[in-house]
Amino acid sequence: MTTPSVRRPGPASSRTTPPEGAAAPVATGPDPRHTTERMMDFQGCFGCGADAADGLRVAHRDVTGHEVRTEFTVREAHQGAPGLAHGGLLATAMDETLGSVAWHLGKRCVTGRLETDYLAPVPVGGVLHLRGWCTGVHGRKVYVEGEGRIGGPDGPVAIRAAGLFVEVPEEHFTRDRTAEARPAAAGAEG
Ligand SMILES: CCCCCCCCCCCCCCCC(=O)SCCNC(=O)CCNC(=O)[C@H](O)C(C)(C)COP(=O)(O)OP(=O)(O)OC[C@H]1O[C@@H](n2cnc3c(N)ncnc32)[C@H](O)[C@@H]1OP(=O)(O)O
Repeated sequence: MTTPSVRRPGPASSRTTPPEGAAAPVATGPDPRHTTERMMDFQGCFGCGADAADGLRVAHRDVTGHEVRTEFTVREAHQGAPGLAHGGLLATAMDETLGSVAWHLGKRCVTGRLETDYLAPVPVGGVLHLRGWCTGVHGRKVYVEGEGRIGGPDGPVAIRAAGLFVEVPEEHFTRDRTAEARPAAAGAEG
């Protein structure tokens, strides 16, 4: 008896598929006006920063048009099950890659939605080769898809993703949010 194959429609849902009338991406490169003094040379990013001790240190390798290529070397600190990468961290590496696509379109963006499909486990010590590309732009919304392959750019696909990135004003990164982060006062309704 043959087992019917599982239908995998891919990660892109209606919320990460460009709507009718979306524009084709135009790669202009990151806009230097979008970098604040605090963000300039910031190395604390969990995704790519050199100062984030157990961070992913996703290495940005290449940009061609609106396609970005990165690499993520899975270390012991990134384990979920013994010897295997944690799925949430693979999604983070993908977030880093897809987000970078949006920035290379000259847009100051944050992740609004990220969808992932996991197709194969990624071993500790393995290198995940990630690729992201833009599928369309609609108003403030940037639609991006990507995949991660094990061992090399032509290796087996381990993860696929689709994301929606939303353009934000500079204030998104500069606003003081410390008061919002404090626990609500005891007895306060909310
Ligand atoms: C020189 C420079 C060097 C640069 C060097 C380059 C490398 C640089 C690499 C960076 C790579 C970073 C990669 C990590 C990026 C993070 O990890 S960012 C951190 C995680 N994300 C966040 O914290 C975002 C938190 N969320 C928010 O702040 C707000 O919800 C948002 C996303 C800004 C949207 O809020 P808003 O501005 O009030 O806008 P809103 O009207 O709600 O939404 C705008 C549109 O988006 C849609 N939308 C929003 N959210 C969703 C959703 N979840 N699903 C579907 N639709 C949505 C809305 O429906 C709306 O659509 P339209 O009505 O326009 O058709």
